[in-house]
Amino acid sequence: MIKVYSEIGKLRSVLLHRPGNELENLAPKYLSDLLFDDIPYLEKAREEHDVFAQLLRDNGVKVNYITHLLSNTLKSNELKEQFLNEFLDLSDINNKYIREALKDYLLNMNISEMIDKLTSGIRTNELKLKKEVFSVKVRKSNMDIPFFLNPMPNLYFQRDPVAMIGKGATINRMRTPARRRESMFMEYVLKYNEDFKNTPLYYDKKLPYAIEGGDILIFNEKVLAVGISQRTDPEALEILAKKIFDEYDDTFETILGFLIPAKRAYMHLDTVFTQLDYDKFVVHPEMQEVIKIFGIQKKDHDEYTINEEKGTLKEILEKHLDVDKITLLKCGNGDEIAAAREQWNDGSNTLAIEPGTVITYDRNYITNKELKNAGIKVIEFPASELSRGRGGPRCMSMPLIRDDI
Ligand SMILES: NC(=[NH2+])NCCC[C@H](N)C(=O)O
Repeated sequence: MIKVYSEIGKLRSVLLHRPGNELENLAPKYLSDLLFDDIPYLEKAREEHDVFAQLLRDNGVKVNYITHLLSNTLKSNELKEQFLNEFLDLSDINNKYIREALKDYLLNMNISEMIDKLTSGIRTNELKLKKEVFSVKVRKSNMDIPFFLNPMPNLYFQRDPVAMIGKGATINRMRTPARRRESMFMEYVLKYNEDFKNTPLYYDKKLPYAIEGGDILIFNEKVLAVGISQRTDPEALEILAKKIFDEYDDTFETILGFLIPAKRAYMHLDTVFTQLDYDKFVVHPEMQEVIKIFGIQKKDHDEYTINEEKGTLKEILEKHLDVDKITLLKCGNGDEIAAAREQWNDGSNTLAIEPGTVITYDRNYITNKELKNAGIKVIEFPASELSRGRGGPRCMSMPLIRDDI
């Protein structure tokens, strides 16, 4: 079951990925292609991640690991092979000999080994092909990325590839090839796992427009906010609106498109803006000046109105959340350098586990102090390694069930 009608309702069940060998397959020459700026130290990253997961459990949240859910889903050989075929298609493995060798290799593993291999990546020197392949030979001699299957280092950012909204989910088309295959993992769980099988799907990764979960915020059961950003196209919002308003008739009536600058530091809306409590948000100070907001509002069947929202960010939030006074707390306490530094390390990427209680990285101590001064309960944990992937507690988690607020 999926039930997520807010950003702050008591969190009951969440999706995570524990970082694995995919991080050991990062190397400087192709780091930026794989959307990393630095290489986390795996052992420490795992320790930090385990602390995060334990904090969630200690607060009554069920932690589900995506790789476990997937291996419990791909039980039949038929489904396992179907998954692998699609994975190879998305990885552009079209050469017959390479495909054959990969399939032989992977289908002979048990399902958890296979999933671990797919996430870690498979190097070109790891497999013997039956026949020498010209393209492989050429590429090996001058290869930018020495893999048949690239590693999936961004998998620990479970927020992005599939997003739970209301009673349904979007299977996202990720902006770059580096992350496209990630969406398949939860997609298969939602389609074929007994516990999730009837989940309405509000977006399909085969659609031509990109949308990523870090851009999707759920204000309440009526209003969604979606960043139009480096990672999300406005066309995707139109498709989402149609699905949610008409086809599946979920409770939402308004989708607010937040236009944010298309740059790496801001990549998703949740890197500059997250909700802490009924009436409190943390924002990157620059965002208030740069943002434009367009609303899509449900009208009659198959019809909606579009308007540019007037007023400041605070006023727009007060109107749509139906709260008298919204407080916007500033990342880095508004200091230019502290704000930029702490935002870069995901100071404004908080995960609310109930209204007024959030999980954050301890390194963003200036922002954390500001939140505490405003009466927010802040649960901090160390993340020197996890933060190198440019994502925080919200990016690393995807809520499956929250209590209503
Ligand atoms: N929801 C988020 N802000 N996710 C952050 C993802 C970071 C990841 N390295 C990427 O570039 O895609």
